[in-house]
Amino acid sequence: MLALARAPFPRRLLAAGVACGLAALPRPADAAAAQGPATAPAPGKLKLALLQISVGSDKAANLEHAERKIREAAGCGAKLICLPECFNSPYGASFFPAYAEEIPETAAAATEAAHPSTCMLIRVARQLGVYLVGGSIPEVDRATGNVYNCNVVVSPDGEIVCKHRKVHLFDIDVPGKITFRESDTLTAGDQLSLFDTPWGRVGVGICYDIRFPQYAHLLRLSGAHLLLYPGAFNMTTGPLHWELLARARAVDNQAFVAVPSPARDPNAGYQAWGHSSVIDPWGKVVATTEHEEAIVYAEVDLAEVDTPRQSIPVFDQKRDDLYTLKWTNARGGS
Ligand SMILES: NC(=O)CCC(=O)C(=O)O
Repeated sequence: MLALARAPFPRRLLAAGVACGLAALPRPADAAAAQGPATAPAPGKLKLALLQISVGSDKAANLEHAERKIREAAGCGAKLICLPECFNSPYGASFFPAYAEEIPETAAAATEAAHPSTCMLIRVARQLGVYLVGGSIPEVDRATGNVYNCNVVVSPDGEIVCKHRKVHLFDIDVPGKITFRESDTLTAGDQLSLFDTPWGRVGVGICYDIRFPQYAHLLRLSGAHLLLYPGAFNMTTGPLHWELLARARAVDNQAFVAVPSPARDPNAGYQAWGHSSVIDPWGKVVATTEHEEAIVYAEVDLAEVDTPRQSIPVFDQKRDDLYTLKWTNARGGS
């Protein structure tokens, strides 16, 4: 039996095909198998904070600003504090390589010179005794030269408990509105990412990852109570899709969903939609904001996932035996 509360369960679960940013995405059969060993910690109450912060072009200033806001949120009692996507750099394909730094696998390997952003998270998480979700930063793997959009999570004892490299790169072309190609400079990750806290299991994606219900489904199958998607939607898709997708993932998976965004900067090349929000497992928005700098707080009881899961037991009722696309013709051939 695996003991998971506050433990860096990812490595222990590697053999079971469930990981915290360390294993390849399980195939569907593996995902079903993952339900067994993925015994999640009993869910409970926590105060969550989403830091909707302004991010500029000065990396050191971005880190200082993030640290100030983390301290403010911790001072208000938040225990799980989440930064947005790209909290240390502007969001743009050309910026990623320039701002990228390595992210070590363990806190013991972190150095201020090589890993300034991770070191800040480790130092502050330890001092304040909080979980810090480092939304995302551009990460370079020096061995391959690959650059990733990566979220690192640090526990209150300063350990790295999750590293999520964005799995679905944001490559879209909406003529006359927005063209964006993360794949010009980024490499996609290939891992399903979760971490455990004393209040329940948290599944992690980054921004565009929220558009893929299959990924969220695997997080739920792996025992997630809360799905966290640091993101930076834009002014074209944000108004229609940001809240809709967050609520959809909450209802699909009967899980809490939290979506921290950067604040909007009217002078930036890429303008973030903002509207950081927390959604409950019924799909209700329980905390939100507009587009300016703000801290969104939510007191949530992750045990509340139990009611919709028992009342509307879609995960017991789904017909995995039918959900395979087969070519058929109208006359009944196969
Ligand atoms: N940073 C992102 O992945 C942006 C995703 C987005 O805006 C979308 O519409 O999807």
